[in-house]
Amino acid sequence: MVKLLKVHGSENKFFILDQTLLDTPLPDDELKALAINLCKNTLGGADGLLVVDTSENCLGKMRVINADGSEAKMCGNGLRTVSRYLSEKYHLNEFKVETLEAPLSISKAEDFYEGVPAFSVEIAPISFNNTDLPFSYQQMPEMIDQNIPEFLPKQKFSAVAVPNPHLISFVPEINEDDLGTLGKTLNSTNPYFPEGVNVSFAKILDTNKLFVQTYERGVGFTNACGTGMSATSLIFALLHSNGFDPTQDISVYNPGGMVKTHVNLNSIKELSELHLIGNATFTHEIQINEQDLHNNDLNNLTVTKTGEQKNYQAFVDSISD
Ligand SMILES: N[C@@H](CCC[C@H](N)C(=O)O)C(=O)O
Repeated sequence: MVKLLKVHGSENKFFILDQTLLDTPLPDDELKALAINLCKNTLGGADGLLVVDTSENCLGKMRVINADGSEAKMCGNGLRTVSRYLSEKYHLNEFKVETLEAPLSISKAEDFYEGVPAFSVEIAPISFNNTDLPFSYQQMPEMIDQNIPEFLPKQKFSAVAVPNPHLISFVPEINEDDLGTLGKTLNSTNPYFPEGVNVSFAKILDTNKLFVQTYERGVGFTNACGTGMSATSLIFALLHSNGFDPTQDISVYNPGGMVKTHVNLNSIKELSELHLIGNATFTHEIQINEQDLHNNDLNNLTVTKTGEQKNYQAFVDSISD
């Protein structure tokens, strides 16, 4: 039998599959089919499958398969949960995890609340070069706080890769209909983002306090997007210097809870440092036969609840007071 985990970071839900535990690791076509099936049907569904593999220079490697089977370069909320998994597996609190574009530094953080373990993960590399997203608009090399009337006439947009692609707009009030329509359009065949984009609308609540909502590529509306909240914090620090205190973390509220980010701005903005700190909650342990995994047959799962969700809910209740 093989153990899968159902986990979340700010209610951005995933399954974790440790390929190193299998006699025969799943090839990419099987991983893709499994991700689609797990995310659609199992235990209320999820936004993606996080695949743990061996790494030559890091404690482990994380791959991210979105709910639609596409592969992403990074996942901030997911990385916190994979970090907790590796931390408990190898009894280490500081280490690196290999991701598709970079080895990233991890450290165990103070619990967010009683029974709510938290991790701090580096978000990198950063690029504002539109070709890295990829994004094409009037041959502009980068897009920071610009009007794009074709998207929404009254809003300004910024684009950044961390390294997955993000389009960010600060608004006085979040209009979910606009976010959904724009997110769907830019993740269907379109002339601007040939590989799609994660779209976030953000509202400034106070000094170092934001609310961010994201329409994710390969997923749709999500409770929270870790790279989206990190990218939004970076743009916030760049654009709103009077609302940003660089000595403090930023609290980023989202429909699934709250995370903290830390932005160290560099005069070369691509060299700025970004960290995402938040919960890494395991909700279910699932036993599955390895052959069933290969056959994408999810009919004979043995599921045990971990009991951690009530602690996370208490944390959410404490921040809503
Ligand atoms: N939820 C994630 C991002 C997952 C990948 C994204 N959907 C993409 O395709 O880039 C996060 O927490 O960062």
